[in-house]
Amino acid sequence: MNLSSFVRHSTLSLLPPLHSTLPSRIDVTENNAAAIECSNLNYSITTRLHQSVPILKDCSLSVPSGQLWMLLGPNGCGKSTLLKILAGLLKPTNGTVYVKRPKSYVFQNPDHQVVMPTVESDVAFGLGKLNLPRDEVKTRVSKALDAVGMSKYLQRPVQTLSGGQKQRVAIAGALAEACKVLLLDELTTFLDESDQLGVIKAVKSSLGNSGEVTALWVTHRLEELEYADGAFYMEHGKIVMHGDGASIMDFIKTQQSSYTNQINS
Ligand SMILES: Nc1ncnc2c1ncn2[C@@H]1O[C@H](COP(=O)(O)OP(=O)(O)OP(=O)(O)O)[C@@H](O)[C@H]1O
Repeated sequence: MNLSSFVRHSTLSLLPPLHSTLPSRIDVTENNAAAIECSNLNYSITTRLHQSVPILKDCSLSVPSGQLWMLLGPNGCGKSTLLKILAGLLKPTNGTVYVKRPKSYVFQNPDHQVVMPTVESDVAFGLGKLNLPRDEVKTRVSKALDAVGMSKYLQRPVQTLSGGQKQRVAIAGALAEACKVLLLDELTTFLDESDQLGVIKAVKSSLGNSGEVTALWVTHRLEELEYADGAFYMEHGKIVMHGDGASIMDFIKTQQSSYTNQINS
């Protein structure tokens, strides 16, 4: 199940559903080449003392349709905040955002979104609102599970799945709803190496070759860059670099060694 379905049935109901009811409150310019695009995005919070604290500063990014891009940066630099703005869960202070729809936000902790008793019922859950014929639901569930390599788990109780398998079921839920954009927030944080690899491969395979599905993946793990078509690196609320995975990896390693040298000097 993805967030758009879940929020209506959980303690997270303060959050708005993602697909259908997002207000068109932000300037939106359709750009066929990009599935995700934002420009000069700022986000500030106001403290109890009525001071404005900037969290995001002039962030601009563009992710081409059909690609997997990653968003990296140190703790607290603003990655999740940016992703939540793209998902429509937070409203930017100013700037423009375009994200192709339907879009889906998948949480870091799989237990927050895989909640139905079986894999089949969980993936099908979000389709309830679409009033589809039974056969269509079955076909969509089966295709989505196939895309994430979970077909043989159809009847499995969800509580018997590993963390990585639950993440793949959550992604399948989004795919079953024909999501065009997956916004994935540190999915592999709680996973061991094999589950981590399984989830990345599932995302890659769900993108397929059609160019229809696009993903933005927030991560701390440098080794995951190998699977990215491109990446953004953030610091202190700003996107300071973007490029292919290898150049972002080199950039981060250089940053890390310069911090280490500073500490040791
Ligand atoms: N509602 C809020 N009130 C106060 N500060 C906030 C709020 N939301 C975010 N922040 C602050 O904004 C900054 C960015 O937070 P965010 O969660 O986006 O960072 P992140 O890069 O995703 O961090 P991490 O890698 O640790 O998950 C942090 O300093 C955080 O404490």
